[in-house]
Amino acid sequence: MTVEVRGLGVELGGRPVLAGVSLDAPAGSWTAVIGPNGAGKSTLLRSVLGLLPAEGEVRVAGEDPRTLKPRQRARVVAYAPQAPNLPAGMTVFDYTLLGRSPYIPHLGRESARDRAIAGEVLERLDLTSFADRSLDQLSGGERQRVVLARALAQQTSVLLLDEPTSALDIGHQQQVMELIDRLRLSDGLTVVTTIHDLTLAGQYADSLVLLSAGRVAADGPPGEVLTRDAIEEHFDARVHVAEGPGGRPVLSLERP
Ligand SMILES: Nc1ncnc2c1ncn2[C@@H]1O[C@H](COP(=O)(O)OP(=O)(O)OP(=O)(O)O)[C@@H](O)[C@H]1O
Repeated sequence: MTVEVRGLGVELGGRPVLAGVSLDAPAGSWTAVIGPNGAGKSTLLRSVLGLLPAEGEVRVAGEDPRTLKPRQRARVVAYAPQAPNLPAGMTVFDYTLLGRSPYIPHLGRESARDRAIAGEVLERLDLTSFADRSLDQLSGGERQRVVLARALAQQTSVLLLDEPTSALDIGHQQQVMELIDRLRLSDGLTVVTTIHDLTLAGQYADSLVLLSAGRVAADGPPGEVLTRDAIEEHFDARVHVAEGPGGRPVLSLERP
């Protein structure tokens, strides 16, 4: 397994937020972590990275990221947080180039290759025309793609993405999901993403993990996890589940 989590438990503010969470993501797979607001999805990603204290076992590409120095960790796993603090005044290009910092020697400068990688990533995300724009002059969706650009510039074999499409229009949602999928297929990337759009999750992920109140309520292929009953029980929503392309589930809301 490239990402392996066993019995993960996290307490925040004296309250258990995750308990007994396990997850297995084989090399080259796409796992989507779904669940209602407050279920613990972001906490799961952050504790896998070691950004929060957690009990239990975590292995990412054979290493426990919690024991690695930030620079070492950034060569193993890239993380795109949901709402990062972006340094005001920095350009889109320079921010993307930060993704190359784990490869730049201390007191050294970025190489021509680092700049070329940053440029390529921006091009793939439709951001070339924004390269010289300051981060505080972007729309929410543009900002979200820039955060993904920085993560992709790290060129790690594992990507952890927190809600990568939440601020994107439908065209950019498709573009970002397709890009991640192409990278997964061409470079064997292992992707773990939280995502609210259940149909999108079902279209792209091999496997879903449904978190509810800090525990794994269900996991497995999209067709097994995205059932009408499970959505009603854990999201308190009435949906119709139809069979979509490739037999994958497509959900639509049913008005009561
Ligand atoms: N620093 C903190 N101290 C106390 N409780 C916290 C802290 N951070 C998060 N929580 C709580 O932990 C729970 C899980 O939060 P988390 O952000 O992981 O949920 P989520 O599933 O990602 O939610 P959403 O879908 O709304 O983004 C929530 O109930 C939240 O209020």
